Amino acid sequence: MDEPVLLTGAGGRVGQAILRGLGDDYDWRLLDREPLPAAKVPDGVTDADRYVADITDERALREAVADVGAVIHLAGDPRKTAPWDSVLRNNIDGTQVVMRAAAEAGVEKFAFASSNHAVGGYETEDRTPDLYRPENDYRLDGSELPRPGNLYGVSKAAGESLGRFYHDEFGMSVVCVRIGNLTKDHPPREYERGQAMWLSHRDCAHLFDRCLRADYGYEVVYGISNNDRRYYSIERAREALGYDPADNSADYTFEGKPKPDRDTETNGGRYAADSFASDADRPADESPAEPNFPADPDDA
Ligand SMILES: NC(=O)C1=CN([C@@H]2O[C@H](COP(=O)(O)OP(=O)(O)OC[C@H]3O[C@@H](n4cnc5c(N)ncnc54)[C@H](O)[C@@H]3O)[C@@H](O)[C@H]2O)C=CC1
Ligand SMILES: O=C1O[C@H](COP(=O)(O)O)[C@@H](O)[C@H](O)[C@H]1O
Repeated sequence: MDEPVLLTGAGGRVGQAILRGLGDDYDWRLLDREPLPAAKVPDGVTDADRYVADITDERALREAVADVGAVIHLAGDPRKTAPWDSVLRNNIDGTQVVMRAAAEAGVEKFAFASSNHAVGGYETEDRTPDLYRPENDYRLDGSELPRPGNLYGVSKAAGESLGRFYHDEFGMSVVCVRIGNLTKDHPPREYERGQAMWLSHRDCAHLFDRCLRADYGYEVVYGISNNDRRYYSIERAREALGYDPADNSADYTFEGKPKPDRDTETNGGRYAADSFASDADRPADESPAEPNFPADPDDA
């Protein structure tokens, strides 16, 4: 991808995992409604490439998408408990503004951060907790209808439909990534659901790198590492994108400690970068462990 890549929600957990893995590989444009501290910005990204704007601001988005080759759209309210007014504004209206601006500008590829919560309703009482264990063979593969388990999941299903519409109407390549549970350095501790859908930082960077490099039409894939506990199939991500995850939550104990024999070398060592080239003279890493979204649910 020679043209710039716009990353919305750049200051958040997923955005930072992507930038720490791919910071040197693309000509980035970074958009967030919060100004980005230097520690969150890869070398070479100038002030002119940084946009402080709300994704519902149509004019700002038209400016940000001009001449870009691809968009990775992460900005939104990530809380499964988010109130309707917040997901309506940030996740549905905001996503529509970003997708429309990209499609009308002729952007080639669009990667949308959907969620496991778009299909959380399939985790029925009779299926759980066995569903989250290696011996269970129940699978979701991305071809199933959305079945949200909360209003946040509804907003993600709406984003997937918006992507289908903008693909069909404008020919923009769209991939909806139903991200599982991103955590740094180890899977979610003592949490079976989290370990079934863990996405490591390096697999996250690798997956979105594939979204930028592969050719596709409209896809829905699961964004998880190659976890023994998984009940999401990653075959479509492998076939359509060339995704080849390195990590597996089974390489860690339930408490999150690495097992002695786990494979630490993967992807030829790529994406393992956990810092920007010049981190040595930067403020401490501010990659947030918690959502980078206002804690006050009334602050939509
Ligand atoms: N972290 C995870 O495990 C998962 C994340 N996701 C999705 O991935 C995306 C990123 O999630 P995280 O990085 O974890 O969230 P985060 O809360 O850490 O980061 C979101 C970023 O978007 C920005 N933002 C929020 N609303 C905005 C708006 N209206 N205009 C401009 N910027 C706005 C925030 O300032 C923040 O920097 C979200 O769409 C979330 O729903 C989906 C599944 C799992
Ligand atoms: O969409 C998301 O899902 C993950 C995992 O969900 P959880 O209910 O098992 O925590 C969540 O951690 C993340 O914040 C959210 O954006």
